[in-house]
Amino acid sequence: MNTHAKQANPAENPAESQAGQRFVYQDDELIDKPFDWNQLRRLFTYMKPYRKQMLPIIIIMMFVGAITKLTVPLLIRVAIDDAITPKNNKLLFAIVGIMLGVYIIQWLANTFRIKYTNIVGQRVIYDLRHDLFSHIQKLSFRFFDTRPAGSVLVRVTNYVNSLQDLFTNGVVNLLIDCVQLCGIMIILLSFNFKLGAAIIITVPLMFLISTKLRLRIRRAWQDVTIKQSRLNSHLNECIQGIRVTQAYTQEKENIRFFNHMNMGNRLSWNRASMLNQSFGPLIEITGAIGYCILFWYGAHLIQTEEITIGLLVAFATYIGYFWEPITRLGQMYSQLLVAMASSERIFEYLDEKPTVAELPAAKELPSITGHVKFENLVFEYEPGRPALKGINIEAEAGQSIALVGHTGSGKSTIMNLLCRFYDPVEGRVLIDGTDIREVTIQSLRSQVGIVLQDTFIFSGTIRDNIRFGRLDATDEEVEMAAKAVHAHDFILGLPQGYDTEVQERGNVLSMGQRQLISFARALLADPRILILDEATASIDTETELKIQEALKTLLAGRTSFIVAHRLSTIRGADKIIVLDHGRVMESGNHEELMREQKIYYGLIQAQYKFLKEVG
Ligand SMILES: Nc1ncnc2c1ncn2[C@@H]1O[C@H](COP(=O)(O)OP(=O)(O)OP(=O)(O)O)[C@@H](O)[C@H]1O
Repeated sequence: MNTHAKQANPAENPAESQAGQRFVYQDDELIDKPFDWNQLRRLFTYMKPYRKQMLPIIIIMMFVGAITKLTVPLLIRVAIDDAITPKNNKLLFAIVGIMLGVYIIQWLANTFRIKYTNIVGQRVIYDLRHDLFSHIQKLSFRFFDTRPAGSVLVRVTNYVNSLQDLFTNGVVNLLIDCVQLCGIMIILLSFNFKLGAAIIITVPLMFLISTKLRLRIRRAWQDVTIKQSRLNSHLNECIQGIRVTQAYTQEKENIRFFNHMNMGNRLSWNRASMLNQSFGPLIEITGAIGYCILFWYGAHLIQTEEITIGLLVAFATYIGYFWEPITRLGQMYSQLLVAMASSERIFEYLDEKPTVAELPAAKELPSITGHVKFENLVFEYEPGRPALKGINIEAEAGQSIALVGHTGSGKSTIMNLLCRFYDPVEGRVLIDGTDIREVTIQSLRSQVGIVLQDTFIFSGTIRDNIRFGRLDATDEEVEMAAKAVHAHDFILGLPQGYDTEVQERGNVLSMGQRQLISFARALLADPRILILDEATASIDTETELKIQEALKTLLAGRTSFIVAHRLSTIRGADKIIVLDHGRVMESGNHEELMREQKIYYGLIQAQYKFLKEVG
């Protein structure tokens, strides 16, 4: 397999170089390999569950439809040669009656076939989308670090949708066309071998054309999927960052870049569909050659009385049928290429393994007391750039540990390792003496609560958002949690209280309110270990005092890790860990560190000076 990552390279296109100065997207890999039968086989395994119930009906209906269609020219031949020419009206009447019956059967067969293929197709699409979404839910942080959200969105929506045609019409049409094609060839050759062979000789011409165009069409469709993915990434980023965009009045710049991407998308579609369309006319020309052969050679055979006029007309009708499936096979081939390009991208994500994987022998972490030990932790997000360089921290059960240090010193990273969002490169994290890699992720995370810097509010009611901490919590428990963190009053002040609907990211709530909600959520989960990652950063002083009080209750009896920039909030911590460039520089309580007059002392002094200056 020859794969290479392709980036939006501004140098390739001057317009892009101007518009693309701000945005650079890592494109999907351009997968460049011959038609992958294994992949097609894998795609079709999604039809397996329906193999016994609906597929037999579809196949029977398909055969009935194809056979009835092939019967009509036979009837035409009999009508011309045995009824019209000898003026046998009785026979003609009977043939017309039979033809009518054949058409009705054909219509019924097609109706049922379409109905069931639609059902199977929709179910396959549902199953595939379900698998992809469930799989993505389980992937580790490292996966999301390197993929724009848009590239995930486009897979679950557009790429899965683009398989719809293949599963609803494509596969069955392919079978029908193959049956029809073989049937016609057999009929033509058995009616008159010489004339049949002379016409069928044009078939290799069609396959020659298709092979020539095949690779170009495939590349063109891959390019379309890449452009769509890029467009989605940009769209997603623009919507997420709309506030910053408007604050810096960068709308025009965004529109310019979007237009440019939109244009790229349009052009790649145009190119791909033009290549597609070139298939049709080429096949029509080959079809015309077939007719020329038929009438030229056919007329000769009629003169030598080798064939009848009825047979010539039947041949002409069959040729009409003959080119129809070939044209459709050409279209089907492009459809298959689109499906291949999309499924490559889908399977690429389905094959991603979570980097934080559970051991097959992982056991349940029993109810913990909350003793935590970080032992010689080394970690890097990217190879060669260590974010942690040998961390040793120990927290007794029930202790509160504060992590301080300059931005980028590794505070959040340590917490990420405690939750096992990532695994360390070296060293281990022990909870109650057990390496957290030996236990199930669910049993670990259910006992470690976290309030992240970026508090995420889901669309739903306030009550649902708090209940996210523990889905089986009663309404009373939800309200008790909210009361404990002083969120109850502001919630009651909202139009529908706890039943107020908030949109994704909680846009109707202030930053402080969002944090209070996430506090209540964490409290409801009632974890033995609680991580507060700069959770108090955007709460005003009055609320902060309330929170401090609530936190005392919240933290009582739990091991807690507090990552905070505002040093005033962590004075009472049992242990303060000072980090710098991924190393522990100091450790002790507030008084001890102040006496040492080193980094922590310096940080306190700096903050004090700053507060005095701004105050
Ligand atoms: N997802 C990531 N991918 C790559 N590097 C990362 C990622 N997250 C953090 N880093 C890097 O790891 C280092 C430690 O980051 P970390 O977020 O732990 O710092 P922090 O002390 O919590 O900073 P802050 O106080 O600003 O939140 C930084 O150099 C940062 O650039």
